[in-house]
Amino acid sequence: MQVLNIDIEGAQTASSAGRSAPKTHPKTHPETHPAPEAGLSGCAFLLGQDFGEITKTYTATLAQFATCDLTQAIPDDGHETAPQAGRLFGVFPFDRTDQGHLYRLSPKATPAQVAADEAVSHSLTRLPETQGFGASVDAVAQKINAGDGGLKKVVLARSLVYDTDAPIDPVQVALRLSADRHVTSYCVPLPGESAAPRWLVGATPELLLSKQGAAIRSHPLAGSARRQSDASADAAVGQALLTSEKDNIEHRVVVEYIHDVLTPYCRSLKVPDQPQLDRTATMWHLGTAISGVLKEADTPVLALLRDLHPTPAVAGFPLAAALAQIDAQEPFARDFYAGTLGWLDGDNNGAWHVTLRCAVIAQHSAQLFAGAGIVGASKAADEIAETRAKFGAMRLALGICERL
Ligand SMILES: C=C(O[C@H]1C=CC=C(C(=O)O)[C@@H]1O)C(=O)O
Repeated sequence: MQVLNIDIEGAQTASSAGRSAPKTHPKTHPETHPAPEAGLSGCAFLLGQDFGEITKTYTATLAQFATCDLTQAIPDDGHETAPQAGRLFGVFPFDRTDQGHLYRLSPKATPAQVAADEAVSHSLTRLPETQGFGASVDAVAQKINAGDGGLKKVVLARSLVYDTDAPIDPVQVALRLSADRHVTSYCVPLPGESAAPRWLVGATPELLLSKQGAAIRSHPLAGSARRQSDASADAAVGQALLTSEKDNIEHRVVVEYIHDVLTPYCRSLKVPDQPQLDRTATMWHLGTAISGVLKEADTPVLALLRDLHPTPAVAGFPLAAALAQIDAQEPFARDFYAGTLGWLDGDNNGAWHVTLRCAVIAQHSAQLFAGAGIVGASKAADEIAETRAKFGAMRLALGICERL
């Protein structure tokens, strides 16, 4: 096993906020191209109930971390009672060949929540324009129907960039998002070239993988519908989702993929035949509660993540063909959107979520991301509406309320 020698304070060099800029995929190797210090020490970090200040940043790819001996990096504060004692927190991008970060935290009391301004003044850029996204959906659905390259599913995303008059407080946005008890909210500083960090802020409903001893769990989501304010209309929309053939196809692809990746690691693996209905405050989803027992309890959680990420809940199937479509159709870099974030400890345990329903916030701008799984039966108008609904929670937390 490789010894951890990638102790680089905030090493990401080539990342940008995405925007209309060329797609940038930093692929610098940490040992050959050490990057400048990005000064994340002292920055706030929030994941669910855990809040703290960053004291150290380690940077490498998921595959590199998965084969590193992380014992020197994991804080030896087992005597502490704070939930984050003895843990490293981390975030990895969508592209598994790009670098992610593991952070050590010093615990802090969570700040008080402040309400969003009701009408934040802003300008909006859509990437791509709504019609362009619809055209991509149609083009990909056609390829799937033609059986092109065995393509079964592609998750296509679009992005909204808001430039605001007033500065945005990323921690406050995350705290507002945490009012929904069905999601895990987060606020993660990202190293970059400028003095002020960019922040990845969001509230994810999807558990990629948790591991405690030999016990593992995954709760993939795929198949979505917007929640309704009227209770009976809301229940009807949920039931329609549960029986929708198109959404069940979209969902099954993800469940089968996770089953196939985890099976070689497991002594037993329970995968329900049918999905259940899961909810957030704004969305219904099809979800499947997968649980298993590992053959080897000391399998590092990062080794499992390295093999799982990205699942067809955010990429598609088969993976290489889906990634090629994403690259061809999306006019922005996903960077950390649709990646994974979570924590690990010295006993190889951890809990990692899919980085969804998020924005990259930099002072006066917020770039939001939302995607939808495309299968042969997908219709452009429905996928536009689904992604619009998925932007809802973040727009509300930012105080941006006009209809899209
Ligand atoms: C890709 C996203 O959602 C995924 C998770 C839940 C439901 C999904 C869907 O119905 O397409 C997506 O697979 C996103 O929110 O950006």
